[in-house]
Amino acid sequence: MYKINEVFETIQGEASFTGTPSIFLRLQGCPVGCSWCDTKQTWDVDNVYKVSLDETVEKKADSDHWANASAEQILALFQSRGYTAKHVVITGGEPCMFDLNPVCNLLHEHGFSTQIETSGTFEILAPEQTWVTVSPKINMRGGYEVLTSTMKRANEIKHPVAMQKHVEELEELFAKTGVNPKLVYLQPISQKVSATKLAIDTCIAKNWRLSIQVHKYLGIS
Ligand SMILES: C[S@@+](CC[C@H](N)C(=O)[O-])C[C@H]1O[C@@H](n2cnc3c(N)ncnc32)[C@H](O)[C@@H]1O
Ligand SMILES: Nc1nc2[nH]cc(C(=O)O)c2c(=O)[nH]1
Ligand code: SF4
Ligand SMILES: [Mg+2]
Repeated sequence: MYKINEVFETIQGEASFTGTPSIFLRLQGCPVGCSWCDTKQTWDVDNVYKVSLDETVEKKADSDHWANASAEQILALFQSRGYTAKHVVITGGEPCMFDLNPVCNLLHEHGFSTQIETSGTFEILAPEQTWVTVSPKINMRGGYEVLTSTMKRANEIKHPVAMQKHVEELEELFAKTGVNPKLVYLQPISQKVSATKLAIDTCIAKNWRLSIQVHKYLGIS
């Protein structure tokens, strides 16, 4: 069973798949503790907030309500909602606290492509074809470490930045893990002007890429 915070169809607003119509599957639970996390409502799994799957799909605002669903129920939900997107982004919370093989395999069998958004602090249990976006979380409050195995598995790295220190920590992580990723995105934290300037200047200096959270500028989910 997966713990579902919300399901919605929108445009992927971050990194390589920006602009791609996507179904977002947001899973509940994350112990990593990033102070600037934009989805804090997914951190705790409280039984008081357990609801039916329909109630997690029909959310009008962020909430810590969640529902249990199997891979089959998730597929049936996508089909019954009449979604047209064929790309599924599994995010959270921290989705890699779950074994994502069953849901990804089932979705692949039904013609969907899959992508995972992860902090890199849990082993990734997902098929080869799944696109993995690792957003490595360094020195966060929860005390979790980025695993070398997740850095190696990543198809792209997407690093939120607001200070020069964040850039240095990323380069130290590359050196420590011996991973030299082909696709590195910097994502300004919370659309701040100074963070955006830092990201632009660093991307040009290092020939990395810029990921702005397009959905936030558009005011869509
Ligand atoms: C909310 S996280 C959920 C998935 C997973 N826990 C992770 O951190 O990758 C999804 C993406 O949003 C990024 N993110 C979270 N809060 C942000 C913020 N305030 N500004 C920019 N990016 C943010 C994360 O780094 C991650 O790339
Ligand atoms: N449009 C849109 N694109 C996104 N890309 C990553 C997201 C996330 O919360 O993981 C996200 C999100 O919440 N909305
Ligand atoms: S790892 Fe992801 S979901 Fe967890 S606190 Fe950090 S940004 Fe938020
Ligand atoms: Mg988001």
